[in-house]
Amino acid sequence: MRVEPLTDTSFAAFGALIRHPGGSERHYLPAVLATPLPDARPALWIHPVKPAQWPLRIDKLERHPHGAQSFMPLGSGHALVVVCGKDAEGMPDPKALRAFLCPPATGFTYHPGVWHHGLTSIDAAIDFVVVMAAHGVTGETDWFSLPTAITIEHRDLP
Ligand SMILES: NC(=O)N[C@@H](O)C(=O)O
Repeated sequence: MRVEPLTDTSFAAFGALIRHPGGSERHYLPAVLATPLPDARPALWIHPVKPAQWPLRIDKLERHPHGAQSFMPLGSGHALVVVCGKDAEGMPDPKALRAFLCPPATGFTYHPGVWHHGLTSIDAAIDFVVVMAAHGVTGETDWFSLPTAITIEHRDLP
């Protein structure tokens, strides 16, 4: 499947990009802690992201219905962000799978409930700071196995 450049517009249905627009003003990121739960609190951890083994096999998706989840790289390198649109029942629609190439020094936020594949990198292992609106009870993550795995080849990159 084709891998698209990650831009504010192309990713808008799934989340938002994290990068400073320039200047010295604070640039708040309201999407980062979006949650439908009044008692959610921010959780933060470091997520080591492994480089993709090509072809990359996409067979399992996850979502976090109760809070947004954001990733900000601690190093440089390109990450591969794979998300999936939903069917009428809110489950992943394999025809709506999208893959994006995240440029270096750019983070991103998944909106609450967005189906996504575990983050992989293109170049080398990258540590990401993860911030998630969490409430610490069960149901933080839903999993879905795709009926047919989808593969991404290195040649599919933009
Ligand atoms: N996306 C990813 O790599 N993992 C996260 O969704 C997570 O919950 O750790």
